[in-house]
Amino acid sequence: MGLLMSKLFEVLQGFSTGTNSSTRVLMLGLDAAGKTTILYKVKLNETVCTIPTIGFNVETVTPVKGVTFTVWDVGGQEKIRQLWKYYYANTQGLLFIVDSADRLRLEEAKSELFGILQSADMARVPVVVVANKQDLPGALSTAEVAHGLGMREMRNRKWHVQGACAVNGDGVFESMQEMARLVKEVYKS
Ligand SMILES: Nc1nc2c(ncn2[C@@H]2O[C@H](COP(=O)(O)OP(=O)(O)OP(=O)(O)O)[C@@H](O)[C@H]2O)c(=O)[nH]1
Ligand SMILES: [Mg+2]
Repeated sequence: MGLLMSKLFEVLQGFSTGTNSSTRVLMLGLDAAGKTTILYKVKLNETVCTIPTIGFNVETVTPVKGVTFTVWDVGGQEKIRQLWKYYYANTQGLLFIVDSADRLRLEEAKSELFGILQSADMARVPVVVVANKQDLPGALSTAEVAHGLGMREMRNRKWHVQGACAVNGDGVFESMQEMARLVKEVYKS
């Protein structure tokens, strides 16, 4: 019981002082971009069979030694995107997942991304864009995804675009490593 209380105190203290050792990472993107697939690839190193997320999944992962992320994966269907804003508070890193083969919706993804980053809660939060589904024919390259999302239009923001294929795991750990690197850069001061 004493142990439980001290653990609870530690967690609450972390929340209030912002020194909680786990970094809060929010994972957003259009429906079917591959968010949940990525989350469980990192957590379990398995390719899980997913269904569209209504609500959220949350997992604690340690992608790099000494780094712990609490990753919030929130459903991306159009009707539930209005709920994204309730997850912004205290976010320290944004993983924005894109289906690189979904050329028709890249503009929509851009508009959602810029909408998210306009929020005061998301000021300074570094962004790793995961250009997912690189295995599909006709997938845009990481440079094309970066261009299509208008990443160079971003001001006062650290960002990186990482190509990935969540089903075989290519680029997934690299995305987390980039997130760890950017989080360290932004919050070291
Ligand atoms: N070919 C291919 N398919 C992928 C890849 N990543 C995910 N998928 C598939 O894309 C579909 C959607 O993946 P999810 O992970 O459920 O997508 P999501 O972003 O969580 O979608 P919502 O929960 O609706 O927001 C699934 O059938 C996945 O197996 C990839 O890199 N390549
Ligand atoms: Mg999902």
